[in-house]
Amino acid sequence: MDSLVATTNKEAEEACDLVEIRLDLLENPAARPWAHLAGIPMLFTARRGDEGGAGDLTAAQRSGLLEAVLAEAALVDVELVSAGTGEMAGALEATAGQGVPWVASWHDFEGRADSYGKIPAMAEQAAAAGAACFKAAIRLHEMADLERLAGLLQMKHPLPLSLMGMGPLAPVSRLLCAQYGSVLNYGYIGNAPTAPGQWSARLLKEAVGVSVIGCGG
Ligand SMILES: O=C1C[C@@](O)(C(=O)O)C[C@@H](O)[C@@H]1O
Repeated sequence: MDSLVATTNKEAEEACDLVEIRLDLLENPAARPWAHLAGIPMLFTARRGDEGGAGDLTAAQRSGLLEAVLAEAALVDVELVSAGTGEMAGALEATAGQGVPWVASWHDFEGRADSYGKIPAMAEQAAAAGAACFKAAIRLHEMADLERLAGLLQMKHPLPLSLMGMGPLAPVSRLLCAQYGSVLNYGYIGNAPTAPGQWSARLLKEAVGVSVIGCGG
């Protein structure tokens, strides 16, 4: 929150193509503490508690937060699990009604060995639910996990994937995934990462900018 308020429009614009506003992390979203970033495309997220969100918000609270910002959203983020249970159906209908695309997301903070194998089916499920993109963040444990993650980007999927690692191998994974075609590569603005191992957005953009993009395809 402090980071968001302290980041100027110019700093954010230079560091990011799209700014994610984590509504679940804000003390008073109704005050629109992102208003000074007007002009930069916004992705709004109201994360579930069991996928790293703050405050254990109910589905009704998360839907309300997202519906309130649809008019200024370029994109919204809804967990694939929530889309699957139908608990966010109202928010997704409103999103479609406003023509705002959505990202289906999924997080594995433990880094379970079977997570990589589940991603193709989850991407299919996300596409069937109407998402524009499927995003997965997984905690990485060993070098082979980098290959598993980037390997997924070499497979055919029905929609674009945004993949990233978390933990000590996160920085290298995020650059590698960008190189292999991952869309939506996340960094933080200000001084507070929102996931373990995030680059600052400024550094990530600079690193991606000097990397060869489109490897393996
Ligand atoms: O889902 C994601 C990705 C993320 O968890 C990361 O690992 O950088 C950061 C979150 O804010 C975002 O919503």
